[in-house]
Amino acid sequence: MQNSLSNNLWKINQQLATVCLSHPFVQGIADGTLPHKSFAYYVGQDAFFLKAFARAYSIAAAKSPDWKTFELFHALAGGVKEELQLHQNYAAAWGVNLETITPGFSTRRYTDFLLATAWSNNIGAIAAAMTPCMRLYAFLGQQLATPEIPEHQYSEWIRTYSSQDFEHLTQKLEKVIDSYADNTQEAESTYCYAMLCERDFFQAAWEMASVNRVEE
Ligand SMILES: Cc1ncc(CO)c(N)n1
Repeated sequence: MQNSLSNNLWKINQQLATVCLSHPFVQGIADGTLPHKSFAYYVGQDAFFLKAFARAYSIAAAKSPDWKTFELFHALAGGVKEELQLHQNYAAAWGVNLETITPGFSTRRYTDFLLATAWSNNIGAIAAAMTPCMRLYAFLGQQLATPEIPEHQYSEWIRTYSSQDFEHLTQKLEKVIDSYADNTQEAESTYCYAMLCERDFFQAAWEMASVNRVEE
């Protein structure tokens, strides 16, 4: 919806969305040239991230004032479980052991923020913290799938996030913002903080390709 709070929050963060789209990590996925080392690190970190993300959805489910919203968050957590299955497949293909992942700095900062928000806020604020993750990836997926999904080693990533399923889940979460979040400075800064975490998540994975970081 054009004038909705969720749409306004997204529009305010257009510049950050563009920064993510043109980030060398994302462009490397777009044209298939992203170094394996970088993608392998990302897959491991993302599996850790997604587990926290699913837990945050479940906390939101428990806090939901009505059953319909409970079911929605439960379904969203189910969507993350499917995404994690995809990561299991990637991990097997890319030689990453998901059982022994330790979170890097940017990963931990993002998951700590999400879980702290989930435990201490209402579902409107929780949705404001969690929507950038969905809307940004839907945006990136759809951009990278235009005019068509390229065929290379990262096609599956683009297919997942450009899918109608992912767009639908994103819109459902945005509706929670529109129904339950207050249009405040806090909602805006929460949304923006998550966008910054997203950018740094790509940056950390990108640096993996060139620098030997302590997390390695
Ligand atoms: C860090 C991050 N943000 C968003 C998504 C999309 O679910 C993801 N898999 N990982």
